[in-house]
Amino acid sequence: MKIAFIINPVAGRNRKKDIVPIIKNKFKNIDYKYIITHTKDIDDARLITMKYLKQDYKIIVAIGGDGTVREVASGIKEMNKGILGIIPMGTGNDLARTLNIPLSPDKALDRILDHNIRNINIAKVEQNKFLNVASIGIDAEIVKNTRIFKGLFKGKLAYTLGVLRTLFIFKPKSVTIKYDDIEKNEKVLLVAVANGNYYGGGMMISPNSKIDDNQLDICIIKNISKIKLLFLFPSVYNGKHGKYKKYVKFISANSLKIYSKEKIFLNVDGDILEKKGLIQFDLYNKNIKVIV
Ligand SMILES: Nc1ncnc2c1ncn2[C@@H]1O[C@H](COP(=O)(O)OP(=O)(O)OP(=O)(O)O)[C@@H](O)[C@H]1O
Repeated sequence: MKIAFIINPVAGRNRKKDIVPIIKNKFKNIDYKYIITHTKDIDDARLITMKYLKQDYKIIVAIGGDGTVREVASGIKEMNKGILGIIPMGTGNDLARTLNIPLSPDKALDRILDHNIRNINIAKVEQNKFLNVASIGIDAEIVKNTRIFKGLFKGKLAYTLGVLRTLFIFKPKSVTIKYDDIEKNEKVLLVAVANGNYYGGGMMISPNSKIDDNQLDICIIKNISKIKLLFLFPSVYNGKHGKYKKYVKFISANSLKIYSKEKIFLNVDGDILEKKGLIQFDLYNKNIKVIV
């Protein structure tokens, strides 16, 4: 068995120093061929993945956050072979949470060696694939506004300022939502289209999602006052926001279309795109094998 470990040295909060000795120690008495590489830039993990798959490495382990996992997964999809492994060392690690992969690197490495494989869905919005969640509305704007402050302040402060700025300037979105034979005009706070359960570093936006059920799970939160939002927002962390039945609706569908006359921000697993008009969400026609 040949395993490649790809470490993103800039992911998370500086824990990666410790992982190389952990890997070396674990493999002392195991007869696997393995290689450890560090990424040097954005998208490097995808290119390295493809290089090792060409050299017949079978398992490619992403060591980093959801961005690193997504790049390794893209390489695997492009080559149409290989198994994804995850050692969560990012900031959010939302896919690892959905898959119940331990957040401790040592325990996550044991899972890789246990080799228990799950076939999971890949979702897409337009041409962009995602494993966790794509969304429009206040959450996408928080991601966008947090980026503005990230250059100036560290982690939590940048996020807090991003939330405050968003609360101050956010306007509800008037959109048309279409799924199955249903078409609705709604004024929404957000629409989250989920493949996994979590986004934003542990917010359980879609508690009912199953990542291998060939369905998208959609959470629609209607426009509510900012005071009510202050009560609802904390409940998303433990997936209890469904109790606010008047404002929160969950749907399962194979695909979903959102139409917006105005320009809106679209969050795709933490990347922000600007969109206007029709946005289509689907499942990608192939799954990916992941060690869980
Ligand atoms: N050597 C590098 N230098 C700069 N950026 C890199 C490097 N290697 C990878 N990246 C980029 O770092 C970004 C962040 O990585 P990642 O998402 O894994 O970590 P994170 O943001 O801390 O975690 P999460 O997404 O789980 O919150 C990715 O977009 C990736 O392309």
